[in-house]
Amino acid sequence: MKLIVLDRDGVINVDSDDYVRSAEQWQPLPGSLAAIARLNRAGWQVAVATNQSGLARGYFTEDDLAAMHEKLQRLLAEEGGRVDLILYCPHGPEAGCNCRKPLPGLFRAIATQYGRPDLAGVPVVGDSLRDLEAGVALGCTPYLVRTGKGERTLAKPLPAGTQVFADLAAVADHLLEETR
Ligand SMILES: O=P(O)(O)OC[C@@H](O)[C@H]1O[C@@H](OP(=O)(O)O)[C@@H](O)[C@@H](O)[C@@H]1O
Ligand SMILES: [Mg+2]
Ligand SMILES: [Zn+2]
Repeated sequence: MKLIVLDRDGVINVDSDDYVRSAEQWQPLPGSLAAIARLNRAGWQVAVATNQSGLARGYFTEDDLAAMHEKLQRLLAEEGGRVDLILYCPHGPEAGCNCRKPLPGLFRAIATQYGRPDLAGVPVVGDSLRDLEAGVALGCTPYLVRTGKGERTLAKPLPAGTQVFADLAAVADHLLEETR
Protein backbone atom coordinates (compact mmCIF):
# COMPACT_ATOMS: atom_id res chain seq x y z
CA MET A 1 0.00 0.00 0.00
CA LYS A 2 1.44 3.33 -1.12
CA LEU A 3 1.45 6.00 1.60
CA ILE A 4 2.47 9.67 1.49
CA VAL A 5 2.63 12.17 4.35
CA LEU A 6 1.87 15.83 3.62
CA ASP A 7 2.47 18.95 5.65
CA ARG A 8 -0.63 21.14 5.54
CA ASP A 9 0.08 24.89 5.63
CA GLY A 10 2.18 25.92 2.65
CA VAL A 11 1.79 22.54 0.92
CA ILE A 12 -1.96 21.91 0.61
CA ASN A 13 -3.19 25.40 1.43
CA VAL A 14 -1.87 28.95 1.37
CA ASP A 15 0.12 29.62 4.55
CA SER A 16 0.24 32.90 6.51
CA ASP A 17 2.85 34.28 8.88
CA ASP A 18 -0.21 35.37 10.84
CA TYR A 19 -1.45 31.75 11.01
CA VAL A 20 -4.44 30.29 9.16
CA ARG A 21 -7.18 30.85 11.73
CA SER A 22 -10.50 29.94 10.09
CA ALA A 23 -12.15 27.92 7.33
CA GLU A 24 -12.64 31.20 5.46
CA GLN A 25 -8.90 31.90 5.63
CA TRP A 26 -8.12 28.32 4.60
CA GLN A 27 -7.56 28.46 0.82
CA PRO A 28 -6.14 25.57 -1.23
CA LEU A 29 -2.98 26.18 -3.23
CA PRO A 30 -3.43 25.90 -7.02
CA GLY A 31 -3.39 22.26 -8.10
CA SER A 32 -2.94 20.83 -4.60
CA LEU A 33 -6.37 19.22 -4.24
CA ALA A 34 -6.26 17.78 -7.77
CA ALA A 35 -2.80 16.40 -6.96
CA ILE A 36 -4.13 14.59 -3.89
CA ALA A 37 -7.05 13.20 -5.94
CA ARG A 38 -4.64 11.98 -8.63
CA LEU A 39 -2.59 10.19 -5.97
CA ASN A 40 -5.73 8.66 -4.47
CA ARG A 41 -6.81 7.37 -7.89
CA ALA A 42 -3.39 5.74 -8.28
CA GLY A 43 -3.85 3.91 -4.98
CA TRP A 44 -2.03 6.24 -2.59
CA GLN A 45 -3.17 6.66 1.01
CA VAL A 46 -2.68 10.32 1.99
CA ALA A 47 -1.92 11.36 5.57
CA VAL A 48 -1.41 14.89 6.89
CA ALA A 49 0.96 15.77 9.76
CA THR A 50 0.63 19.41 10.81
CA ASN A 51 1.78 21.69 13.62
CA GLN A 52 -1.13 23.79 14.86
CA SER A 53 0.38 25.89 17.65
CA GLY A 54 -2.28 28.50 16.94
CA LEU A 55 -4.48 26.37 19.19
CA ALA A 56 -2.13 26.75 22.16
CA ARG A 57 -1.63 30.41 21.32
CA GLY A 58 -5.39 30.98 21.43
CA TYR A 59 -5.59 32.17 17.82
CA PHE A 60 -8.33 29.64 16.98
CA THR A 61 -10.26 26.78 18.58
CA GLU A 62 -10.55 23.04 17.97
CA ASP A 63 -13.92 23.79 16.33
CA ASP A 64 -12.22 26.26 13.97
CA LEU A 65 -9.60 23.63 13.10
CA ALA A 66 -12.31 21.02 12.53
CA ALA A 67 -14.09 23.47 10.20
CA MET A 68 -10.86 23.97 8.22
CA HIS A 69 -10.50 20.20 7.80
CA GLU A 70 -14.15 19.75 6.90
CA LYS A 71 -13.60 22.35 4.14
CA LEU A 72 -10.48 20.50 2.98
CA GLN A 73 -12.33 17.20 2.78
CA ARG A 74 -15.39 18.78 1.12
CA LEU A 75 -13.35 20.50 -1.58
CA LEU A 76 -11.29 17.35 -2.04
CA ALA A 77 -14.43 15.23 -2.43
CA GLU A 78 -15.49 17.56 -5.27
CA GLU A 79 -12.23 16.52 -6.98
CA GLY A 80 -12.87 12.86 -6.19
CA GLY A 81 -10.14 12.84 -3.56
CA ARG A 82 -9.76 12.45 0.16
CA VAL A 83 -7.23 12.73 2.97
CA ASP A 84 -7.22 9.45 4.88
CA LEU A 85 -5.69 10.68 8.14
CA ILE A 86 -5.05 14.13 9.62
CA LEU A 87 -2.83 14.30 12.72
CA TYR A 88 -1.87 17.57 14.33
CA CYS A 89 0.24 18.88 17.20
CA PRO A 90 -1.93 21.33 19.20
CA HIS A 91 0.91 22.43 21.45
CA GLY A 92 3.07 25.51 21.64
CA PRO A 93 6.87 25.55 21.37
CA GLU A 94 7.29 25.56 25.17
CA ALA A 95 5.00 22.60 25.88
CA GLY A 96 7.76 19.98 25.63
CA CYS A 97 5.54 17.58 23.70
CA ASN A 98 6.87 14.89 21.37
CA CYS A 99 4.48 15.62 18.52
CA ARG A 100 5.57 19.13 17.48
CA LYS A 101 7.63 18.84 14.30
CA PRO A 102 10.61 18.46 13.97
CA LEU A 103 10.00 15.89 16.68
CA PRO A 104 8.65 12.68 15.09
CA GLY A 105 5.63 11.95 17.31
CA LEU A 106 3.04 12.52 14.57
CA PHE A 107 5.01 10.31 12.19
CA ARG A 108 5.28 7.52 14.77
CA ALA A 109 1.52 7.70 15.17
CA ILE A 110 1.05 7.50 11.38
CA ALA A 111 3.31 4.42 11.21
CA THR A 112 1.31 2.80 14.01
CA GLN A 113 -1.98 3.64 12.29
CA TYR A 114 -0.78 1.84 9.17
CA GLY A 115 0.70 -1.11 11.06
CA ARG A 116 4.26 -0.23 10.12
CA PRO A 117 7.35 -0.21 12.39
CA ASP A 118 8.52 2.96 10.62
CA LEU A 119 7.91 5.00 7.46
CA ALA A 120 10.86 3.75 5.42
CA GLY A 121 10.52 4.99 1.85
CA VAL A 122 7.29 6.90 2.50
CA PRO A 123 7.46 10.33 0.84
CA VAL A 124 7.10 13.32 3.20
CA VAL A 125 6.24 16.61 1.50
CA GLY A 126 6.86 19.85 3.37
CA ASP A 127 7.62 23.54 3.01
CA SER A 128 9.59 23.78 6.27
CA LEU A 129 12.77 22.03 7.37
CA ARG A 130 10.99 20.70 10.45
CA ASP A 131 8.51 18.81 8.26
CA LEU A 132 11.31 16.96 6.51
CA GLU A 133 13.33 16.34 9.68
CA ALA A 134 10.32 14.82 11.48
CA GLY A 135 9.62 12.47 8.57
CA VAL A 136 13.24 11.51 7.96
CA ALA A 137 13.46 10.46 11.62
CA LEU A 138 11.02 7.65 10.73
CA GLY A 139 12.72 6.85 7.40
CA CYS A 140 10.63 9.04 5.08
CA THR A 141 11.98 10.20 1.73
CA PRO A 142 12.03 14.03 1.89
CA TYR A 143 10.42 16.32 -0.71
CA LEU A 144 10.57 20.10 -0.35
CA VAL A 145 8.09 22.32 -2.18
CA ARG A 146 8.76 25.96 -3.02
CA THR A 147 5.28 27.06 -1.96
CA GLY A 148 4.59 28.43 1.52
CA LYS A 149 7.88 28.83 3.36
CA GLY A 150 9.70 26.62 0.86
CA GLU A 151 11.82 29.37 -0.70
CA ARG A 152 13.03 30.38 2.78
CA THR A 153 13.70 26.73 3.62
CA LEU A 154 15.80 26.32 0.48
CA ALA A 155 18.38 28.65 2.05
CA LYS A 156 19.00 26.13 4.86
CA PRO A 157 20.94 22.84 4.82
CA LEU A 158 18.44 20.15 3.83
CA PRO A 159 18.31 16.46 4.82
CA ALA A 160 20.37 14.25 2.50
CA GLY A 161 18.40 13.17 -0.53
CA THR A 162 15.85 15.96 -0.35
CA GLN A 163 14.22 16.49 -3.75
CA VAL A 164 12.90 19.98 -4.49
CA PHE A 165 9.77 20.63 -6.57
CA ALA A 166 7.73 23.72 -7.37
CA ASP A 167 4.61 22.52 -5.57
CA LEU A 168 2.58 19.47 -4.52
CA ALA A 169 1.27 19.01 -8.06
CA ALA A 170 4.83 18.62 -9.34
CA VAL A 171 5.64 16.12 -6.58
CA ALA A 172 2.53 14.12 -7.54
CA ASP A 173 3.55 14.21 -11.22
CA HIS A 174 6.97 12.84 -10.26
CA LEU A 175 5.62 10.08 -7.99
CA LEU A 176 2.96 9.01 -10.47
CA GLU A 177 5.53 8.86 -13.27
CA GLU A 178 7.96 6.96 -11.01
CA THR A 179 5.38 4.36 -10.00
CA ARG A 180 3.71 3.86 -13.42
O1 LIG B 1 3.03 23.87 8.08
P1 LIG B 1 2.14 23.21 9.12
O2 LIG B 1 2.92 22.33 10.10
O3 LIG B 1 0.96 22.47 8.49
O4 LIG B 1 1.46 24.41 9.99
C1 LIG B 1 2.20 25.58 10.28
C2 LIG B 1 1.26 26.48 11.05
O5 LIG B 1 0.83 25.83 12.23
C3 LIG B 1 1.93 27.76 11.51
O6 LIG B 1 3.16 27.41 12.14
C4 LIG B 1 3.77 28.56 12.74
O7 LIG B 1 4.98 28.13 13.34
P2 LIG B 1 5.09 28.02 14.96
O8 LIG B 1 4.14 26.89 15.40
O9 LIG B 1 4.67 29.36 15.54
O10 LIG B 1 6.57 27.66 15.19
C5 LIG B 1 4.08 29.63 11.69
O11 LIG B 1 5.05 29.11 10.79
C6 LIG B 1 2.82 29.98 10.89
O12 LIG B 1 3.15 30.83 9.82
C7 LIG B 1 2.17 28.73 10.36
O13 LIG B 1 0.91 29.06 9.75
MG1 LIG C 1 3.99 24.13 6.40
ZN1 LIG D 1 2.57 18.42 20.36
